[in-house]
This record gives sequence, structure tokens and C-alpha cells, in this order.
Amino acid sequence: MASNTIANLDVKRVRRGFEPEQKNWNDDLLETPWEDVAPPLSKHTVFAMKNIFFFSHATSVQASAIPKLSSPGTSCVVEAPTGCGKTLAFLVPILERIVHHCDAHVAAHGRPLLTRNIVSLVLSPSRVLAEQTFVVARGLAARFPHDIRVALCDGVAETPASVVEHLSKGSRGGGIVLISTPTDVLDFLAAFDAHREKRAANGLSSTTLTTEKRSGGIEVTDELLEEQDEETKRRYLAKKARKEAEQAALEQKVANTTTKTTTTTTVSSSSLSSSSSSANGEELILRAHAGTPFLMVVDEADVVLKATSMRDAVVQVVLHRLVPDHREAAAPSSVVSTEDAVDASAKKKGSRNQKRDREEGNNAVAASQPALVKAMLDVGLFGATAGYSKKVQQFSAAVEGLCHTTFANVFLRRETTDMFVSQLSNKYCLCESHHVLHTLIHFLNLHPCKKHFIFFNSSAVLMFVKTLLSTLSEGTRPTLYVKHIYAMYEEMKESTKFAEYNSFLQHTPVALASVQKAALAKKQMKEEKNPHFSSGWKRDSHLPPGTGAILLCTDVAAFGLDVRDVDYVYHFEPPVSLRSYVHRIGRVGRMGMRGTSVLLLPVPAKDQHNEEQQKLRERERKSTSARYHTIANTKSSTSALQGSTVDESDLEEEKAKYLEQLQQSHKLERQGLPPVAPITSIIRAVIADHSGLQRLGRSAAINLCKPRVVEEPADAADADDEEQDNVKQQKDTPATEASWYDATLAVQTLLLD
Ligand SMILES: Nc1ncnc2c1ncn2[C@@H]1O[C@H](COP(=O)(O)OP(=O)(O)OP(=O)(O)O)[C@@H](O)[C@H]1O
Repeated sequence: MASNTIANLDVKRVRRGFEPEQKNWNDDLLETPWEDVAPPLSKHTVFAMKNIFFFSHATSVQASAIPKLSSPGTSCVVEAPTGCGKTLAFLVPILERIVHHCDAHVAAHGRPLLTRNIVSLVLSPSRVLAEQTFVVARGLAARFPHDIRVALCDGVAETPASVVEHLSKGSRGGGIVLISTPTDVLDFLAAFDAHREKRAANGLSSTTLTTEKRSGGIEVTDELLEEQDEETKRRYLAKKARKEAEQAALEQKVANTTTKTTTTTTVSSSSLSSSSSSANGEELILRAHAGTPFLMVVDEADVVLKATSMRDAVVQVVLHRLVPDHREAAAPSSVVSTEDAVDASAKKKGSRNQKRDREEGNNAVAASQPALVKAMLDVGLFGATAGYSKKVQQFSAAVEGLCHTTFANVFLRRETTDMFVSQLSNKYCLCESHHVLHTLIHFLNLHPCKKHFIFFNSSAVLMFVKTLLSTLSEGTRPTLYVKHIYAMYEEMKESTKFAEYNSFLQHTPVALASVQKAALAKKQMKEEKNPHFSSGWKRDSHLPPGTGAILLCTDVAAFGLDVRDVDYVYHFEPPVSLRSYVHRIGRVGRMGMRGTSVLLLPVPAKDQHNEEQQKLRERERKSTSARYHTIANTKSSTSALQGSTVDESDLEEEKAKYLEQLQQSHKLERQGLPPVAPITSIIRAVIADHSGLQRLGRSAAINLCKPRVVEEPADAADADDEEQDNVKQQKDTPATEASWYDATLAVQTLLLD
């Protein structure tokens, strides 16, 4: 049959033998093989995707965004759900452009392109994300035979000055892709300028040195020469003539080079950057090649352009570096040279053709008016909510006005990518304030061999919970079964932040086989133990403790971080905005994997003024502090606290609105609590016995109640659709978001009452 012939076999789609058998993602639902992306990608890209990354197909966002962004003159706003491959959707076009440019250069000049120009800039909102992007970009670029350099400037591993130094000394090739954060890139540019000045100064001093050397020898005067014999005179004069000829040739060469550099700048004067620096013939390293527009990518653009400080930095980079301002644009060397040429020609020819000279002069003056010369700059704005963000729209409109580029929109909303991406279940758990800590620990203990993210709004609360969890996971019979606890927050030292994140990223929960083996060994030991002591990890006897890990973090870890084996996200404090929620839950359920997000929503304890309950709590505290491990103790003192008795009707109006708003944008399910032996009393006792914890707890409680300061005044124009109504009402109020907590709720939640 015809269909069985070799010619009819879809060879491209046959999986390679060495592809890993156990992939933890499902690419069956992806439809576009890399070879079918139109217009076709370079063979190096396809090879790298299939054989290095083992990605047989492009995701929808990649299939739509890559062709658009690969063609010069097109910019893109790309909105797609978290974890669907946006990073490659902008890295591939960057490399594709470089490959095309290199190929064109070979075709035109018959030799490979050897440059040190920075041809692309990627800006990420955080250093950790910048490093993550750098690792992917470096891995990808290494597969291209064009010697493309990828540089990271995050001020952690290397100072900006040393990055500049390395780049300027490094090998030449297809170009440099710089990855940084908006604030670090400003430092980089300052270092870049300093480096240029230093080079210029060095150039000057070396010239001086040469001059000194030339005049420093013994001067051969005419008298001295007259005293010499004929042969010596002849030899001396021949040598002098040769030297003069050499010097003249050298000067001619230098003059040619200078003219050439000026011409190059003229050609690319519509291009980028510090073109004024070309005046001294110095090499430009931050500019586009003629014909290859610079591609700047802002990853998580919705977040970057929303935050005032980062937005200012991006605008500064674009306006002062990538887009020449009116003056610079209007007075590139082309204009100046036209004027000069007119003057020169007028002088030369006298006033023979005065009319024509005047016309030429007028043209030159007209050209010197501050006319807008558009830059060759393309921009990619990527983000999970970029399409909704007004700031992104404003920014793209401004770039379009300044540059030779047209913006295309690639919006892949969750509805269209549901099949592939949405294996994420969104849950919320309403619980009485006293039960929040116990509920969190209970959830963590249900999956002690998994990796978990716990999100906080402030580092003070994070520190309290971290210390508490660490204390609870200590000892031979811990209350919390997960032993590996990491933290990441803004105020942390950069190197520690990186170390913590990398430890969490590289943490591998123990493989199933060894878990089973350990469980078996434990089961055999079980008979010999005292049956009355059944608290602690022994309750969950199937799994040994300590194989999973927890990362406690603020929103610094919410954007873009890609930790593939995380299954659970908990929100200890409700996120302040929908944007923050979207990015937080985006850490799980990535690329077709399963994941669960649990939002903990405390409500005031119903019985908070009940005297009897107060007494019970007092008794509980006293009786449990010393010997809280006995089952009898736990059961008798806490049976009244079992289960969750609250529902939505217990929410205040504001809080009900918040929940409703989240439910409108995400399918939120209620998470019920199975009846478990509560450990509230244990936690309470631990806090009461630990003075450090109490101190941290007090500062955490204050922070819980603080209104969240947003970066800029609430602006209805900048709000997402869902936020619009809310924001309109708050427009005149200070730029803060009310906290979920009041003082009582905070104190109860942290068990400090
Ligand atoms: N074509 C593909 N096939 C399979 N997996 C892919 C493909 N492209 C990317 N991935 C993987 O998907 C994961 C998520 O990708 P990436 O980090 O780029 O997502 P993202 O959309 O940028 O997410 P976020 O919005 O959180 O930044 C990564 O682990 C990446 O290796």
C-alpha cells in the first residue's frame, strides 16, 4: 500500500532513539513541529530544539511569536499563560536574526562576520530570572556555529565593569546578547561609558608616547650630516626617505579608517546608541549592524513596566541609548559632512555657481533641523498579563512612534491554551485564624516528598514562619516532616538569595524506589516501638521525612522562575493584586504538568470572645508545653478544634469581594479540611517557649496589618479589566492596598494571643 512506502513516512516526526523515555511533560498536545514553523527556522535552531532540549514541537506561543519577531521591522506584545515557553519564544528570534545577519554577511563579503557588537538586550525583572534566562540562552547559543556570545550582567557574579572588560576583550563573532535587569543595565551602561573614556584616554597617551619617541632620538642636524662621509650620508638619506614614506602610508591608512568608521556610522545613523562616540573612530559595541535592527526584549513586561523604578530604567535605556534623540538624530556625520561639503565646494569653486550652492546650503540647513530620524529598534514585550496592561500598550505606542517598527499582538489567553497548560487546580481554604498555621503544616505534611512554594507579602512574616517551620522540623519526632527549608526575599544578600534558590532548584526529592525501601525498613522496626507514641512523622509511615523541600518567598520569586518539579503553591498571605496571583500560581502546572495552588484565607475565630474557649486554650498551652508529643495530650486538649467550621458567609464584605474577583478570573474551588488531629496546641507551645519566635511574631503581626504600598498611585487606566471598577473607586486614595488582616486577626493567625 502506498501509505506504507518509505516516502510516505513522516520521518521528521519519528522520535529519536536517545530521547529520554521518562519525560515529565506531555508534548502530544503540541501541534507544530519545529520544521513546520513558517517561515522556516534555521537548521541550527531546529537541531538545538530537537536534540539538545528534546522539544519535538513548538508550543502555541512559540509557533506564533517566533516568526513575527524573527523578521526585522516587527515588534511584538506577547501574552501567554505562565509556563508555556515564552523564554524560547524570544530567545529563538534573537538567534535567528543573528544567523540571518551572519549568513548575509558571508554572502556579501565572502568571509564570516567578526564583531563584538551587542545586538540584543534582554531585560528581566529580577536577577534570579535573568540568570535563568542566561543559562537557557547560553545553552542554545552554544549550538550555533556563529560564535554568538551571551553575557549576563546582574552585578552578582561579576561587576558591570568586569563584564564590559570581558566583552571588549573577548573573541569576535556573530554578536553579543546581553541579559540583565533594568537597574543593572544602567550600571552596565555607566561602566561601558567609563570604559570608552578610558580607552580614549589610553589612545591619547599612546599617541603622545609615539610623538615623544619620535622626537626623543638624537636630532641629526644639517651640520652634523655635512661632517659625514658620502656613503654614510647616502645611507642616512635613504633610510630617512624610507621612514617618511612609511609614516605617510600609515597616516593615509589611519585617515582612511577614520573616514570609513564615520561612513559606517552615517549608514547606521538611523540605528542605535552612542553613535557620537564614533567621532574619535572608536569601535561601537552597543549598536545594531546596518540592516539588522537591535532587538530588545522585556521579559515579564507587565511587571517591569508597572513598577516605576524599573519602568524608568527601561525608558532611560531606550531613549538615551537605543534611540538617538532629535539632536543626535538630526546631526549625524552625514548632515555635518553635507554642510562642510557645501562650504568646501563653494570655497573651491568660488562663486561660479552661487545659485546651486545656495540650494545645496539650504538643503543642508533643512537637514540639520531637528527632524525625527527613527531608530532601527524592535522590541518584544512578553508577559502573562501583558495584553491587559495599559503601561505595556503605552510603551509600545511610544516605541512605534520613535522607531522603524510595527507592533504585532500575540495573545494566547488561557481559554485557547487550556488543553495544554491548564493542569493546575486553584483552591482556597477558609479557616479560622487559629488554624492557619496548623492547616499549612498539615498540607505540607500530606506531601512530605514534594517541593512546595509558600508565598508571603512581607519578609517579616516570612522570617517568623521560617523560624517556626525550622523549629518544628527539628528532632527525631518532628511536627513538620519536610526538613529542607529555603527562603528568598528582597532584603536578602544577593549571593544568599542565589544560593537558596539554587539549592531549592537542585533539590531532588528521594526517588520512589528508595522511599519504598525506607518505608519497608521502618515498617519492620515499627513493632518494637511503643504504640502510644504515634505523633510526629511516624503517623505518615509510608514516607520518610525530609525528602521534599519548601521555598518560602515573597513575590521576588513569583515572576518567571522555572522549577519544573514543584507541585504545590501556598499563599500564606493573599496576594495584593490579580497580577501577583497569576504569576504566583504560574510556578506550578507549567508546560502541561499538574499543580495545585492553595490560598489560605483566615477569618476571625467565631468563638474569640468565648471565655470557655479562652480557658481551654490557656489549659492547652500549660499542659502541652512540656510533653506535647503524647497522643493523649494532643487529643484531649484539641478535639474541640477539629475540622473547619467556617464558610463564605463568615467573610466580611470587602473580603468576599476579593474572593469573588479572583473567582471571576480563575476557577477557584473550595478546599475542605479532612479531620486531622490538630497541632495548634503544639505550635502555640513552641512559640510560647521560644523568645526569638515571639519577637519575630510581633513584628510579623505588625507587618500583616500594614496596608500594602503599591509602587504608584492607583490609576484606572492602568488597571486590568477585572480591577477597573475597584480602582476607579480608589483613584483618589493614597497608593496603598488594604491588608486582609486587622490586628486581632493577625495576632490570632500567628498564635500570639
Ligand atoms: N517546545 C517546548 N516543548 C516542551 N517544553 C518546553 C518547550 N518550550 C519550553 N519548554 C519548557 O517549558 C517550561 C516553561 O518555559 P518558560 O520558563 O519559558 O515559560 P514562561 O512562559 O516564560 O513562564 P513564565 O510566564 O512563568 O515566565 C521550561 O521548563 C521549558 O524548558
